[in-house]
Parts: sequence; structure tokens; C-alpha cells
Amino acid sequence: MLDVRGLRKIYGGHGREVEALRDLTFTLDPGELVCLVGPSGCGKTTLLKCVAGLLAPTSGEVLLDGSPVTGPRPGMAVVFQEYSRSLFPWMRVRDNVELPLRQKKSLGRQRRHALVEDALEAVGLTASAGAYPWQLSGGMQQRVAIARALAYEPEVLLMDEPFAAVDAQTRAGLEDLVRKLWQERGMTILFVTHDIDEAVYLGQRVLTLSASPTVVQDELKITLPHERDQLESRADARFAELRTHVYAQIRAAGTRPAPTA
Ligand SMILES: Nc1ncnc2c1ncn2[C@@H]1O[C@H](COP(=O)(O)OP(=O)(O)OP(=O)(O)O)[C@@H](O)[C@H]1O
Repeated sequence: MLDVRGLRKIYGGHGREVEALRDLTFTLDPGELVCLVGPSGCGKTTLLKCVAGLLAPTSGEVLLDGSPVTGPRPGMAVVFQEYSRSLFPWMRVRDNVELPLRQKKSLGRQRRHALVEDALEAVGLTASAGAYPWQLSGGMQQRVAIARALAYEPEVLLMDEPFAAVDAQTRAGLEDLVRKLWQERGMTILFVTHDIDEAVYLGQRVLTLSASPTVVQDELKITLPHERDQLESRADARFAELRTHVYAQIRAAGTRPAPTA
């Protein structure tokens, strides 16, 4: 479904070069939920922007269903970390969710409205459709951003540390919401986080990135039962083993020799 091959990104300009991504190769099968975890500044956002077609890589390529991604694609939607900057404050919730659907010229007004209602219901925000984003809590605003991505009916959903700015309890609820929507809708999800526990709890697989300049340091299959529960799964002895493994990988990655490029 998603094929990332030899992705490299060097930022240039102003007499300063930063090699954010060195050489990233991985694939996602259709319907997989894969988490990508890595230390702060290792290039997670850069990677997601390249995958989404929002940023051109220096070399390497991203393939969606076998064809190269060279710009934003209708099959993909992104949920960013900063919900307060991704929603338009002057638009009501339902209009925020509907906005990207207006790009899909083939959709009639009625179908657009049905998709919006359906997405808001899926995230439990039907009652807030007429509110403005600034009238909602942070967790609710992030649910609006998720609803907007869902309404777009993506095959691939890219999520960039979407819950980093909400409290722990809200975060747990949103994590369960992502798993529920993933199971119901069969989307392929690439979920980026710097939180090891979140990656292990959510994913079927966890890819660990090294410190910058970044390579894929490790790939781990999450062997927890398919049905996850915030209390039970996290108390499972396997959960502790898996998180320890990822933590050790991140620590090992951080001590790699400095790059020469
Ligand atoms: N537009 C840019 N121009 C120059 N350098 C950039 C640019 N964007 C990011 N970088 C650099 O690329 C590297 C990776 O940044 P990126 O934001 O992708 O990391 P991240 O893993 O998402 O970070 P965090 O976890 O802190 O959000 C950093 O060294 C950063 O300074």
C-alpha cells in the first residue's frame, strides 16, 4: 500500500545544511496500523510531510499503491499535532470538516453532508457540529481534526503526534478512538509519536527511528492481543517487554557515531 524507499532529506539554505533523514526504507501493507517512534528532532515530521507529498525528498521515493507520490493525493489524509492551527477559527465545526471535501468535485452537496455527519458521529461530536473550534476543549478540537480526515475517506491516514498536546486521560480516549475507527474502517494508518508506550499500545508494528540523521533502527511486531484495553494491555507482562525493547533501541540509536556527511 505504502512503500518508502531510500528516503533522504537534506534541508539547505542560509549557509546551513541539515540532513534530517539519511536513508529510510519501510512498507505498510493495506489495513495495517504502524507506529513510528523516535527521539525529538529525528525527522518524524519531515518524514510524514514527504510521505504526504507536502515536501519533496532530496532522494528516494514514496509509492502509494505502486505510483510515486509527488504531491498531495486524494487517497491520503493527515492529522497534525497542532489542532489549534489546523482548524479555521471562523468556521463552525461542520464547515471545518466539510472544507476538504469541496476539493472532491465529484461529490454532490448531499453526499458531502452525509460524510460530515457520519464522521462527526464516529468521533462523538454530533452535538458540537454548530460550535466554533475555540468553544471546544483541546481533545474535542483534535477529534474535529480526526473527523475531517475521516470524512475525506482516505485509504491511508497519516498522524503526526496528534495527541501530544492533550492531557493523559483525553489521550487514552483518543488512542482508543483511533483503534476503533481503524478496525471499523479498515484504513492503513501510519502513526508518528515520540511516546514509546503509545506506540506499543496502538500499533501492530513499531518502527523505531534513530537520532538524526535518521535511519530505521528497528522493527518490532507487537504481539499483544488484538483487542486492547488501556488497563489490561498496559499491565500485560508482554507490554513491559515490548516497551523495554523499543526503549533500548532508542537508547542504542542515540549513541551512534556522528555522521560525516
Ligand atoms: N524547514 C526546515 N529548514 C531547515 N531545517 C529543518 C526544517 N524543518 C526541520 N528541520 C530540521 O530537521 C530536523 C528534523 O526535524 P523534524 O521537525 O522533522 O523532527 P521531529 O522528529 O518531528 O521533531 P519533534 O519530535 O521535536 O517534533 C531537525 O534538525 C530540524 O531542525
